[in-house]
Amino acid sequence: MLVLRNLSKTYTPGHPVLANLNWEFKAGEFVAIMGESGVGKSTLLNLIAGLDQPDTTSTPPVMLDGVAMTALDDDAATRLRRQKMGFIFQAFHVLPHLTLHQNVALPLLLNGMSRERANEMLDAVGLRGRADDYPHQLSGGQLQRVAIARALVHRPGLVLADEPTGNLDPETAHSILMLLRNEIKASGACTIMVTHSHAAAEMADLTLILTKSGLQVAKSVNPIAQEKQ
Ligand SMILES: Nc1ncnc2c1ncn2[C@@H]1O[C@H](COP(=O)(O)OP(=O)(O)OP(=O)(O)O)[C@@H](O)[C@H]1O
Repeated sequence: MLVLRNLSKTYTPGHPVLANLNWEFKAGEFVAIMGESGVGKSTLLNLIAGLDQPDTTSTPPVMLDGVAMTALDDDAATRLRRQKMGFIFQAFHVLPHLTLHQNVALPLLLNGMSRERANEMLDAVGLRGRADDYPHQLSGGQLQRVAIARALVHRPGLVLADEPTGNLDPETAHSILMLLRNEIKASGACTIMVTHSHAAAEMADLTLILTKSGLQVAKSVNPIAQEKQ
């Protein structure tokens, strides 16, 4: 569903951050990406999302469901992102002036879809009855639940998560990751999660390590993920 071919990104000429990355992500797969600080994990997610432009290559470096992301103009890229992607990123944080229902319904509104599923998703993430509350009334873990509900509400084929449990205590982090895993498995979305946490990566089907030489498999199947299937 998502194919990377010779994906490169250079900010400073002669010093590429990413050089010739190749990978094929499959529908329904939950993949964790780990790697040293500064190796380019967030850059990779931004390139996949079309929020940043890769270096020019002869073949399309990012293909999503057969569409070359780099061939799209800004409007088309925005539309594709809205329809096909869900984000659990700091940059797309829960909006403080909207209620929880309005936050979760936002992708539905932007895609011209019925807002009914927003309540369903709030129920699914354990926030039934909190629809009219505002983000400041929630704990960090509850806010991440809202972010997960919003990322999945419009049934995107691809979910991108950057450190989704970065500032949560281990117990809350575990329950959030279980929830994320259950929800993406129910929806069949391919999920790519960047994390420094081994405990978080163990919830994924597959862990990839990003190094200067590219993406490599850390473990073919993570034991926790296998147990939960
Ligand atoms: N907009 C930019 N302009 C110039 N350099 C950048 C830009 N964005 C990122 N970089 C550089 O690219 C490299 C990779 O950054 P990136 O944030 O992708 O790493 P990371 O693996 O996600 O790091 P961390 O684990 O610390 O979050 C770093 O050297 C960073 O300074």
